[in-house]
Amino acid sequence: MSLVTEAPPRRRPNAPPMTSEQPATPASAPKSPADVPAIQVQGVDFCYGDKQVLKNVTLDVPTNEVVAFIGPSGCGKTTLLRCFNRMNDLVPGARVTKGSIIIEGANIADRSIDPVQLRRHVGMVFQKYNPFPRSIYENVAYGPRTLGERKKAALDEVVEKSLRRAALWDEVKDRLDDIATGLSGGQQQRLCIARTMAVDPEIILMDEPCSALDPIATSHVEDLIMSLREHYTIVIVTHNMQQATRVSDRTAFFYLGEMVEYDTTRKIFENPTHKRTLDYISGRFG
Ligand SMILES: Nc1ncnc2c1ncn2[C@@H]1O[C@H](COP(=O)(O)OP(=O)(O)OP(=O)(O)O)[C@@H](O)[C@H]1O
Repeated sequence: MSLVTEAPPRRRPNAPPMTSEQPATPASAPKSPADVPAIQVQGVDFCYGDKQVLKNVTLDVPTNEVVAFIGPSGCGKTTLLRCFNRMNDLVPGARVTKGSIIIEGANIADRSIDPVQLRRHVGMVFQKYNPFPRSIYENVAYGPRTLGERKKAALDEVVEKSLRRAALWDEVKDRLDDIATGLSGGQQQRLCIARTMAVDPEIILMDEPCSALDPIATSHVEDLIMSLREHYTIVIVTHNMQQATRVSDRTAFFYLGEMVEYDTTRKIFENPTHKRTLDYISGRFG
């Protein structure tokens, strides 16, 4: 069964398949064009039971960019984010009722897509940092170990690489066996980002990743987000307008389940097309 439904795959050559079957694209296949978006949302409606919370949303998330979702509480930002790794599958009655979401060239609703594999490709960082009550090392090694990596040297390597990418290595390298929950809040959130990166995703979803952090820890995580775009495509939900302007390349503004406007972050914040966007970013509601 083909992984590809509507566009050529845009994946790292060594990325594991999202299907539970063999990869559809042979290793020798030509590389896909760089301009294929990492995520394509095409006319998506979404409902919790009878309640429709997303209406005809269409947007592309370009590869290796940071895209921010903004909008007043309850407008559907988190719901859309959670569609990208099918986390909403876990909510009874929750479903996409129209449209499609294409990731790396595959329609993620396709029966051949394994949600567990999908979540390896599309990692998630939550609002409240949630390390396991185990050592710093074990938190990062957990994912690769679950995927079958048993060699100590390989695990050591992935732990160091992930902690370095999360800009945490220098702060924890001498205490990797300490319990993770003893770190500061900002360090715990960066540890959770390292844990996400340890299974080598291509896309990282962040749901208000700094809302539980103080300004200094927030600034560390924002610096990290900006540095990560070199390796990952990132979608971030934020209520913090300054944060959206600092970290994102593009911003989508949502209101009552509709995407009102999507453009470069500079355009959205300096010269939005829609009055409702202007009213929101200037604090007139929300
Ligand atoms: N599990 C659920 N069951 C039923 N309705 C839900 C569920 N989760 C969210 N909703 C509803 O869907 C709508 C969109 O919620 P969502 O969390 O996506 O909005 P949001 O824009 O992320 O809000 P916030 O900024 O407050 O996090 C809201 O009306 C919310 O009450």
